[in-house]
Amino acid sequence: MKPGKLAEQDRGEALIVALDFATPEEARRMIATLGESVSFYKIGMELAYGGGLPLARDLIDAGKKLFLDLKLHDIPTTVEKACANVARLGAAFLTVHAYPQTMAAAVRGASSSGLRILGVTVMTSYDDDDLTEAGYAFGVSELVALRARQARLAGVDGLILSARELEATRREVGPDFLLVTPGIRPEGAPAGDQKRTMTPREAIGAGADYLVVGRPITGAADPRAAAEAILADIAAAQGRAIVI
Ligand SMILES: O=c1ccn([C@@H]2O[C@H](COP(=O)(O)O)[C@@H](O)[C@H]2O)c(=O)[nH]1
Repeated sequence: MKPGKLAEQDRGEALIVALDFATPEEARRMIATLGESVSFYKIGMELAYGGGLPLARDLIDAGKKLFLDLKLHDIPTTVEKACANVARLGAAFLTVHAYPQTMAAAVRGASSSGLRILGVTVMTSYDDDDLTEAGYAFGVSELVALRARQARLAGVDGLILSARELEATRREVGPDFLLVTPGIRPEGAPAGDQKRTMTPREAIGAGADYLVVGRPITGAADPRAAAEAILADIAAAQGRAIVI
């Protein structure tokens, strides 16, 4: 059974920390450093291919929520079976690329499990010129809008998009769809390879359900303080007192 979008529950978990590390040992050190301040983690390709998938089970057993950012895209049968296997790991979220066949297959694979499928619309490292170079006839906002419509039809649970497309996308998909935004940069933080960025406060204000943050926390001199500052920004944008 998939949990509903419980605003009260989700608020305290709106920060998802990206564990982009080469080895599980480095990731475990970061989790220990962040301690109780962070309750939701993301394992992406770097850590998964570096032997980090067993960490998924450990995090879930420790009471943390887990997002597997594997960005699946393959023929429908393969995607469906891969999603069924991921569902057995107990992760909360899994990404697939937001192509209609892929999303529909993922929904079938995750059915009758609590795994929520998120479609990746347009990578936050892309701008309009990058899409033109890659052969697309659409700019970012048009392609995100198209994929949002297709995601609704396919029956996925939500989308990965940049915070800049949140307001238009929310109008398209309605209040219950999960909108999850990477490309988050606190004021003054280097953008790195991200091209479509927003601050935590702006992103929550624009309607994000979850913020994915990696380097601004994991690369900070004091990662726990960086995470707590972002949690405070989220709480301020949601108009509630912070409890850490
Ligand atoms: O469009 C996307 C989809 C996924 N990501 C992932 O989010 C984090 C962002 O990390 P930062 O260090 O905060 O830039 C990373 O794991 C990406 O793989 C994304 O950035 N954009």
